[in-house]
Amino acid sequence: MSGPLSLREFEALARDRLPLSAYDYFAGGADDEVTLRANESAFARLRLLPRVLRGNAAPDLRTSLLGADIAMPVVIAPTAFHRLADPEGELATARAAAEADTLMIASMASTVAVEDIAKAGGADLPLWFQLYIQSDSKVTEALVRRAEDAGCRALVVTVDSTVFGRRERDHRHGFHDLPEGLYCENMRGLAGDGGVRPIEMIRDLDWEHVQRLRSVTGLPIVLKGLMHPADAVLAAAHGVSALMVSNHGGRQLDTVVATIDAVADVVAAVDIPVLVDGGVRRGTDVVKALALGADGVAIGRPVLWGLAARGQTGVAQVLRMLRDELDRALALCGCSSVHDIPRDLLREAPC
Ligand SMILES: Cc1cc2nc3c(=O)[nH]c(=O)nc-3n(C[C@H](O)[C@H](O)[C@H](O)COP(=O)(O)O)c2cc1C
Ligand SMILES: CC(C)CC(=O)C(=O)O
Repeated sequence: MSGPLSLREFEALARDRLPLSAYDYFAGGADDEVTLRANESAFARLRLLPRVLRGNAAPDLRTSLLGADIAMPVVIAPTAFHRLADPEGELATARAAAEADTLMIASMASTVAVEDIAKAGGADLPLWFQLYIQSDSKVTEALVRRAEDAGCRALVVTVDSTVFGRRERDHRHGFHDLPEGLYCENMRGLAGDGGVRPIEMIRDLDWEHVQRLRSVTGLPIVLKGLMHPADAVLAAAHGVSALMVSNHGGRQLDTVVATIDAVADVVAAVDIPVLVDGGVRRGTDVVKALALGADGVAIGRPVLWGLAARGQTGVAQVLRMLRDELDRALALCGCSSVHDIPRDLLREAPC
């Protein structure tokens, strides 16, 4: 029997291997999961109108993001709890990211401490740290220092989570906490008694928090979870270095527009790099995001499926598969590189 042939087949393998509560935590979205489905289906609605007879050699997939040179404009989005998928957890993910010569964004809710993730990935792995700003600014600062000391090259501040989205699958399973023995290791030592402090979502998150963060770190700040072009303009005015158009994979506010439908307006509003995540499952999805002006895409669940199915090898295979698909799609579209993808490659499918 052949191995998985697509990212979707990795999901089927992962589902067979994971306890249902863990599978549903990874797979699920908020409320009716309208946005979860829309993220993927919006890509299918966009169709390609390729050019031919352009005589290109192998397309150039390499790119650079905030100074990090990477093999392709596909990076690893921050996702929590990798040790729910595999005992090696984020260590395996980091090794696979390094093998693929791409960039990893470590979740603040990782089940391995960020310094250990950095060690596993090695000095060449560009590692960014995702941050939920906490109500106690000293705690936020301690997390920032931890990320800096680990060698992280940017802070990715998630701004779509002023409260936790309601995921009905998790309620059904009573899945509200990590199982015995697994912890959010970046929060260790931050509770009053030196224990593991719970992660908070703060309702009063505002631009002042971004400004304060700007004043306590020299690292570039990336805002993740921003969808509106007016917020993109404000972000640039506050010294933010890059944006991630994201609806948290449909896990926060349900019925938010699909990210691929929001990205072009954000790109048009600012002069800073823009990444997009949500529903990227094929090389053609990457081409579509780039044609709309994004500088790159991030993938969340497919990494978890690779990890649950085959550990480090599975994540490496997921990244390799997407790279091969991107290479093939560019060749068939008549594009010579990831920087040469015209907007007129896209058409809306008739309803
Ligand atoms: C299981 C899971 C955990 C996640 N954890 C985080 C997190 O800790 N921080 C964060 O900013 N985003 C988190 N996200 C959102 C991802 O960074 C990303 O926006 C989303 O997964 C992209 O959609 P995709 O899964 O369709 O690729 C999580 C997503 C999933 C599926
Ligand atoms: C631990 C959570 C805050 C991780 C998260 O962002 C998510 O499950 O979507």
